[in-house]
Amino acid sequence: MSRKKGVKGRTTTGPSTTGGSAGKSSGKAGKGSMTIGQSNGVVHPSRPAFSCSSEFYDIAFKVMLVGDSGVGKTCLLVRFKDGAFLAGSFISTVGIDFRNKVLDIDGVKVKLQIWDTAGQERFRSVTHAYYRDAHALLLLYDVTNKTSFDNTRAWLAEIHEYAQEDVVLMLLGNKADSTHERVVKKEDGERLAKEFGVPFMETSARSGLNVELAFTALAKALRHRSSSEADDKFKLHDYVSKEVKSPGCCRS
Ligand SMILES: Nc1nc2c(ncn2[C@@H]2O[C@H](COP(=O)(O)OP(=O)(O)OP(=O)(O)O)[C@@H](O)[C@H]2O)c(=O)[nH]1
Repeated sequence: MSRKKGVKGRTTTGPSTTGGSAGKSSGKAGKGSMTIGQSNGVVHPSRPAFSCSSEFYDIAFKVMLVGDSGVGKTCLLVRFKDGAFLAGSFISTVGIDFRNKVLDIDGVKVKLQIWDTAGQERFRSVTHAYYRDAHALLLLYDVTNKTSFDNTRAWLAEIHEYAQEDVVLMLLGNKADSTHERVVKKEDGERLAKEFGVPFMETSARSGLNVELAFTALAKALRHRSSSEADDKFKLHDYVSKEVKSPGCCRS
């Protein structure tokens, strides 16, 4: 696999009206492309707002993608945002980058501002600064890379140290399409997730397996948590167990 260091994604979607970047020499922290109508990351249903892409939303949340370099964080985000797979040479993320996507969750427009972090150790201090604002985290490992799986324990320790106590967290075993290169069994992922009490699913940015589901599940959990209805008892674990598809099952 060829690895180039550089700013990722510029040849595909690039930071535009729906995304931004930080951690580069400009140190802009995405300010120029932040959304309108946002307050402490959450916009309440009583205050309809719109993003720079002119897409209306009722409530907004910040989601962070974390995990070792090369596990597929950027590809997962590009698959979710644009429905495409970033094949070809691997370009590591520098610092941090974000994209927005608005989902319709039970009639409520939920905007996810998704932060794609650099997995490389040298950018760790940049990533730490963003944890505290995240409402949800997707922790990825690569099913073809045992080290990335083993490192999830260290990532979880880091999450516990820097993220909010009530952050919504999910573990994803990515590259589930790579049947021949697989070294981490699905059961191993399930066992680890159970040990840490977090929902789990395998995904594939290449085939699209469970990508929409992973983000939708987070959006549902966050939207229901912010709901004032007393009988709103959405259970992320139950939802994921019911909806999840296995690699041999279907494509998306
Ligand atoms: N087969 C397969 N390859 C994938 C998948 N997701 C990503 N890849 C490949 O894995 C490599 C790394 O993907 P990235 O999305 O750049 O990884 P990353 O986690 O963002 O890496 P950093 O930016 O360094 O943190 C690329 O060559 C991708 O094409 C997947 O679901 N299946």
